[in-house]
Amino acid sequence: MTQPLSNQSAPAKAVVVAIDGPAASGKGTLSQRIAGAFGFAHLDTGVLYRAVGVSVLRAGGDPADNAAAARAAYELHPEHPILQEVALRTDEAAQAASKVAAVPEVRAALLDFQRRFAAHPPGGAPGAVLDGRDIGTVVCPDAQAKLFVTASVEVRAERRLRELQRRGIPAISSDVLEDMKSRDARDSQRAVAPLRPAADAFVLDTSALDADQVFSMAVAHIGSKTGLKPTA
Ligand SMILES: Nc1ncnc2c1ncn2[C@@H]1O[C@H](COP(=O)(O)OP(=O)(O)O)[C@@H](O)[C@H]1O
Ligand SMILES: Nc1ccn([C@@H]2O[C@H](COP(=O)(O)OP(=O)(O)O)[C@@H](O)[C@H]2O)c(=O)n1
Repeated sequence: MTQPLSNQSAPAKAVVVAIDGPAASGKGTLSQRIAGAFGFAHLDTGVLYRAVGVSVLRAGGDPADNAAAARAAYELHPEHPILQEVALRTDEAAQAASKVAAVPEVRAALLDFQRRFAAHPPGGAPGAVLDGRDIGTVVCPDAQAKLFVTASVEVRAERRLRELQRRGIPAISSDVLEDMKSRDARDSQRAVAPLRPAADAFVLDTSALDADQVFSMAVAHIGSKTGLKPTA
């Protein structure tokens, strides 16, 4: 009879929750609450694309220029101070983000960092929640639970407008709505990793749901997929 080499078991594989959806659908709000409730680490992947877009603008470049966008993506690293800047929240940053996000080299450059975060969540957390556009389809296709959070474009624009006003960032209602529509179109129609629900995602339309209702439904779905219950 063969003896086991060691009685130490391998470290448990991190649980991954993928949360995708269009702009201002409530991905970030939900992801933070899920991460807090299950003791998981959270990565807002949109921040990475926003940082690349803003870096290109600051260097005087055009976010739609593949070479400039790819250069900025390769220079981004997890400790880069730009990742903490409030300037990433503006409409201008969002527009630049969705332009660099269509560049295949940019997506490839950011992929490793996202996958490492999912496989080895910081702080030894037992799991990770990643939110973005392509988490369930491309970044973590094996995620144990996948949610696709959406809402009507008018509801999302209204939510984003109120958020910008709360943050003290000047914004005009019609501009915010236009930003949502143009990003929805660019994000859904690009050739690489377009915005769409994974075949096995739970699609949650939050147009008429408050954040608490969305959270409860997400917890129930994650529980049904992983057997886990919130710890906090
Ligand atoms: N279900 C909800 N009902 C109402 N407002 C919401 C809901 N979910 C999120 N919000 C608010 O909408 C805005 C955008 O949410 P956020 O989580 O940042 O979206 P995303 O990460 O998808 O861009 C925030 O101000 C947030 O507080
Ligand atoms: N995983 C991701 C995350 C963001 N993005 C891009 O980055 C832009 C900004 O993403 P975000 O999540 O910060 O945007 P909001 O939903 O917060 O408005 C999006 O419009 C996408 O073009 C992406 O392509 N893939």
